[in-house]
Amino acid sequence: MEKPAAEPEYLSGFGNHFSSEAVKGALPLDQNSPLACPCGLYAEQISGTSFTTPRKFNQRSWLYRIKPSVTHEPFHPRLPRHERLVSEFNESTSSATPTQLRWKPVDIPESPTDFIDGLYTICGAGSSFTRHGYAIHMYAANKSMSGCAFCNADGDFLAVPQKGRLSITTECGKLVVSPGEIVILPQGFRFSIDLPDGPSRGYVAEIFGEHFHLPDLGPIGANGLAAARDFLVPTAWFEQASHPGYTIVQKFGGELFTAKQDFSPFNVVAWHGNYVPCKYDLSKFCPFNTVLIDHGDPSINTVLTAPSNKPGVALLDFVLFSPRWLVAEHTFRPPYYHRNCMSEFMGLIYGIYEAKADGFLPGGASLHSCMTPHGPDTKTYEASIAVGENSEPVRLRGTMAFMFESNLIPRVCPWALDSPYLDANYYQCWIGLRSHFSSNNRSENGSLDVPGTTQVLSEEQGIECTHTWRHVPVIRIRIRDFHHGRPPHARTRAELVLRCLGRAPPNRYFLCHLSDETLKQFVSLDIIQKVVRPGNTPMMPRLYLPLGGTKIIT
Ligand SMILES: O=C(O)Cc1cc(O)ccc1O
Ligand SMILES: [Fe+2]
Repeated sequence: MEKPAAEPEYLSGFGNHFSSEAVKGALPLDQNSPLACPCGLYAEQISGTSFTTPRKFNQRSWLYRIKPSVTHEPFHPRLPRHERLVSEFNESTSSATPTQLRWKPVDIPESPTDFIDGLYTICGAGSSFTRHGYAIHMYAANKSMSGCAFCNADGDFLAVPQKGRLSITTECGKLVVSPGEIVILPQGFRFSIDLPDGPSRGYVAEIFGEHFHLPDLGPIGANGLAAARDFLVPTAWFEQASHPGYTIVQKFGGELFTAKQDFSPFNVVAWHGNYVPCKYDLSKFCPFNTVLIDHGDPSINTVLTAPSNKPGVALLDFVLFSPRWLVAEHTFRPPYYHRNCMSEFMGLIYGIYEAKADGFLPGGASLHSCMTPHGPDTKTYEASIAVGENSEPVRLRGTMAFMFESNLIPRVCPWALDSPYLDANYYQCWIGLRSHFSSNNRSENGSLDVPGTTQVLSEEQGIECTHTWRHVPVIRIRIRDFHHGRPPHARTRAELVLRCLGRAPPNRYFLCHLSDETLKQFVSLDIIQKVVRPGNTPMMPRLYLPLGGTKIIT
């Protein structure tokens, strides 16, 4: 059941000092803590950094509320225990594995499950107690939180809804966050999440002891990537009615505690400061990329970064793979094969990710830890090579993938490793990658490009299927150069052995000019991948032949 969630009003900016009042005059103007605050409110500070953090990084807000947040009964462990939240990653909570991991999207639970109960940790590193590290969680829920607010004492949440909107009431006001948007819920803020669309699913990165910043732009200049003004911050909103039995659920060291109070924690009538929740619409991201050759490192797509204490090394980057033009020439356009000293957790909000033709589904996830090799699957590799040198600019549409990338090596929670959604065959997506090596491949671009004076000739019209190699037909083609109908030039005779993958996209192309008759032979053998009759070569059609594993026998 889809309920409209009215868009609240927002303030705009990232890292600003904001002010908001739901009642005119409720915000003290000349000082933070007057003896008597306007409207009889209590002043309360929430610090997001130590008091002495340098001004440039210091974050705090002042909340003016009907009753201070301390007005509650003692905390007790929440029962039954939440079994799947972790904030300290060690041998007793999680394990280390270099294996490439991928998960299918989880089903939405059938039993009533709110955001708190639907949240579960996948992996992480470090500890919320030592204020260094992170946790990556996912959630699947179907029910709004009711009569309770969540407060995370451990770290900041960056939530990425993939299915269903989150209608979030915070102490600073309301945010409605749709799939395709992200939300930051800083450490210590109380919030309650309604699910106006019912079934909801998404990802959460939690960082300990740090906050997200906009990345420096370096040589990009003053504009580009995520713009500060596209971040939206709530405006003050409060509820006054008494609320007996209201529960604060506090995550503290990965454990949940509850405390009762008789009023809503959303009783902040006015506030000001730079420590605030905010949301960001990922479609506003202004991507930069290569415009000539090669594939840029994904750091160019950093939306937000949480630094470590080493310059240029992130505790956790939030990196986006959004719709854009791919224009690089003479370039393998998908992500390169790589091993990274950083660790990469990926999620897909919608569409298809450019490195995975199959198996990486919206709502699913993958984890490639420190130095674990990964890259495009076989299908993606073959399809990219099949496009060949003359690839036109391509518009990537309808896709939104992201990466949480960290310097700290994640340990994985047992339920994530034992999950029925774990894709046990993930490694298979690379197993089909075959050798294209040829020591005789003399052309500088790795393909043999024979100009228009070559024709396929042989006793058997040039083609002979001699045997198979690993279930792939090996086709023998005799090629002789000829010059405008004159007899073949004896010295340049060559015989190629081509390995063809049936209908699968070929990896390399041999370009030659053929008569229509020879062409028909190739078509009937089903090895033609692409035939082009360019307008400027009226004489003969061009035939692109797969040239994987070519051996030239002279
Ligand atoms: O592994 C991935 O798919 C993420 C990624 C994308 C890219 O374009 C380059 C490097 C990289 O790690
Ligand atoms: Fe990667």
